[in-house]
Formats: sequence, structure tokens, C-alpha cells
Amino acid sequence: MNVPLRMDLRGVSLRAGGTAAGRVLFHPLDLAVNAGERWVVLGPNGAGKSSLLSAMAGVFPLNAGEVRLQDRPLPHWRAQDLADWRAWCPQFWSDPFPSTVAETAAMAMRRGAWWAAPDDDDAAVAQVLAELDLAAFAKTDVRQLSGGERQRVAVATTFLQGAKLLLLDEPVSHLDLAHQRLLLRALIRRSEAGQAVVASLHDINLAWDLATHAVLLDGRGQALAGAREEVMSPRLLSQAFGVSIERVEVCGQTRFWVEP
Ligand SMILES: Nc1ncnc2c1ncn2[C@@H]1O[C@H](COP(=O)(O)OP(=O)(O)OP(=O)(O)O)[C@@H](O)[C@H]1O
Repeated sequence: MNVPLRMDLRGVSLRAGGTAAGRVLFHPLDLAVNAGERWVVLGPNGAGKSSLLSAMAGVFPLNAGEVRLQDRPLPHWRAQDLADWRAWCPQFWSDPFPSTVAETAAMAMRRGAWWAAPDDDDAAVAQVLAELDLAAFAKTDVRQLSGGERQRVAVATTFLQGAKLLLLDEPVSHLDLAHQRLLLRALIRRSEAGQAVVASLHDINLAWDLATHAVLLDGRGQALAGAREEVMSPRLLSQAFGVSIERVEVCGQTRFWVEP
């Protein structure tokens, strides 16, 4: 599949819980995600970041508008075909039965025929586990992992799905500083190879370092989307988060400083 990825959101609005009774999370949002782009989704708790990511994955009902993948509305896709294009790493997961890290990571590669493992499975799994600093855990039962280790396995599973669009809901929430940077580099490498990344994050400095583009939800119904520099302005971030945020240069790097 050498067709470049494109996802369009046109006039998308969501309600809390995806029900008609839920409050409107945000009013019409338009954006287009293209190959090579890295989008961050920012906003306070409850603003609708997870809801937006799951709507982009096709598993959360829209209040208004449409999401199109490769110019075809998401509801028109067969689940198995959709899995070739988009991978979704939710914020929570459960491990109801024993499974090794390698088996769990490989799970998304075998959609539709999990018993028929391709010959190159093992090498691909080993490569991604090494990339995410999980090689030593390949044979460990996922139920014995720490929160950060388990989160990296969830990301490994997402990577191994081989989809062009990676939708990651707070993928660094359990990660220490070194593993946050390791994941950031892995995501940048993937986007440079033609995949697209959409990730919700709470750390605006990490978000700045990752993003080419940003969506900012203010929790009061406003949604902004665009290039990183336009959306991640100190004024807009301060308004959305309700704290005073300054942008400073430290050692040649842009950093955000939150007034205590
Ligand atoms: N099943 C549900 N029924 C009703 N409301 C729900 C349901 N699930 C979630 N919500 C509400 O929808 C809103 C948006 O939730 P969402 O998880 O998308 O926010 P978020 O921006 O990802 O938050 P956080 O930063 O805390 O992870 C929240 O106010 C939440 O309470």
C-alpha cells in the first residue's frame, strides 16, 4: 500500500459518553491528518481528548459531522480493512488471561487469522520490543509488568499492527522521563517513514517537541486545530488550561513555563 494516508474531520462535534443526553464536548472541528504529520491533542481533564481519538478510530459516535479515511466515511469501512490503516492505543487495557509480552505485542499483526503467524513475525516483534526497551521482557507474563512497562507493550502492539495512522491516547502517562523521550523518538522515526501520529498528551513541553500540528480543546466547547506554532501559543494554552503559561527559550529550545 503506497497510497499516502489522509484522514479528514469535517464539522465533527462530540457529546460526553457518545449519547444524545451527554453535554457537547466541543463544537464543529475541521482538520486533515496527512502522512508524515504528528498531531498532539491537548486540553484539560474531561475536555474530550480520549473521545476525539476514539472517534478518529471509528469507535465513538459523532454528534455531528463526519470522519473520512482515504476519502471514505469511517462507517463505510470493514473493520478488517480499517485495521490496515489505523491503529488505536487506548488509555486503559486489561489482561484477563496469561500472555507473554511477545504474544501480546504480536496480537494486532494477526487480525482475522491469529493462528496463522507470518514467518517474519518473530523478527518484527523482536525489533519493536528492542526499540521500546522491552527485549528483556519478551517472555514475561504481561500481568507481571509495571504500569510503564505494560504501557510500552500496548504501544508495541499498536506499532506492530502496521497501520499508517497511529492514534495514541496518553501514551506516556506511565512513562519515566527517559522512556518518554525514547517513545518520542520512535514516533518521530515513524512519521518520517510516512506514518502519521495523533497523540493526546498532558505535558505541553513534550507535546511541543513531538508535534507538527495540534488540536486544543478548552473543555468549554471550543476546539482549535492547526500548525503547532499557531495553536500552542501561550495565550491560547493559558486560556484552555486556566493557568498562566509563558513561552521561554532555554538552551536554544522552546519551553513552556507555568506560573506557580
Ligand atoms: N460513559 C459516559 N457517559 C457520560 N459521560 C462520559 C462517559 N464517559 C466519559 N464521559 C465524560 O466525557 C467527558 C470527556 O471524556 P474524555 O475521556 O474524552 O476526556 P479527556 O479530555 O480525555 O480527559 P482526561 O484528560 O481526564 O483523560 C468527561 O467529562 C467524561 O466525564
